[in-house]
Amino acid sequence: MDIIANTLSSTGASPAMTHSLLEIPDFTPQTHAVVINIGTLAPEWLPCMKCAAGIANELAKPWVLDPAAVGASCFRLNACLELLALRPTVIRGNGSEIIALNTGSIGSTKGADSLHESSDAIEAAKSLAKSSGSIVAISGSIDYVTDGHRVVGAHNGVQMMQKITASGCAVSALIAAFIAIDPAHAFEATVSAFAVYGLAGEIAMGLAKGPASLRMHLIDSLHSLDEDTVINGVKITSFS
Ligand SMILES: Nc1ncnc2c1ncn2[C@@H]1O[C@H](COP(=O)(O)OP(=O)(O)OP(=O)(O)O)[C@@H](O)[C@H]1O
Ligand SMILES: Cc1ncsc1CCO
Ligand SMILES: [Mg+2]
Repeated sequence: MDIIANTLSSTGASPAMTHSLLEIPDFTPQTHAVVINIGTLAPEWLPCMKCAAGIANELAKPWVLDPAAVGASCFRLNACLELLALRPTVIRGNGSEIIALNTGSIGSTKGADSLHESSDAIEAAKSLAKSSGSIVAISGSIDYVTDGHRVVGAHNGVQMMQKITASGCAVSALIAAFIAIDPAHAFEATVSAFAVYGLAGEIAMGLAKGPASLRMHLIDSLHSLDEDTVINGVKITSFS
């Protein structure tokens, strides 16, 4: 929650973290986008998540699903399948998470970390995008985004970002913030969020001594990015 909220604030978005059923009906209409992240899922949280997704859908607000560690337990997998039925705008996971979600089976993961390269999950992502109707975004050395037909990659980022817990969760939230700015172009917003986040990571790596200082400099560099740096620094290619 810390890194997600600070990633959003430093970029100019306005985060609010909630998981009580008592307030989700009041909170959700105030948002421009919703992120549902199952990182620390407990049974009583699932109805809250479904409630938020349902209200987002009723109000035509975009929402992003982060299926954190979905391949690690049946409880997480079944929760994600219920959330998938509510049709997220974007699903963002690491390679193992996207593969688990697409096959509907657990086991092929290293807990919350990925056993797979992002490229291993491209076909699973395309299939998941077609079956779910969502845009599917895979993080990794190259971040891939697909709607089941197009595949676009963002090449920015540094390997040490994997060593910052919840850096993937943070980019899921950044994707939601970017879509909130331009909901009609959710695919492009998703690719842009990945590229901008990775670029901020590259700049931060120049100042960092390890994962803890990278985390700090990543938030600082997101805050100070300007248009020229972004336009000159993002590396985006189309794969199909
Ligand atoms: N090998 C790599 N090279 C460059 N960037 C990477 C690499 N691996 C991951 N990243 C970047 O690190 C960030 C987190 O991605 P990762 O795939 O580790 O997410 P995750 O496993 O869901 O993380 P978490 O669950 O801790 O939030 C993304 O922005 C991604 O682009
Ligand atoms: C460490 C950890 N545990 C559950 S999810 C997570 C990292 C964010 O996906
Ligand atoms: Mg994750």
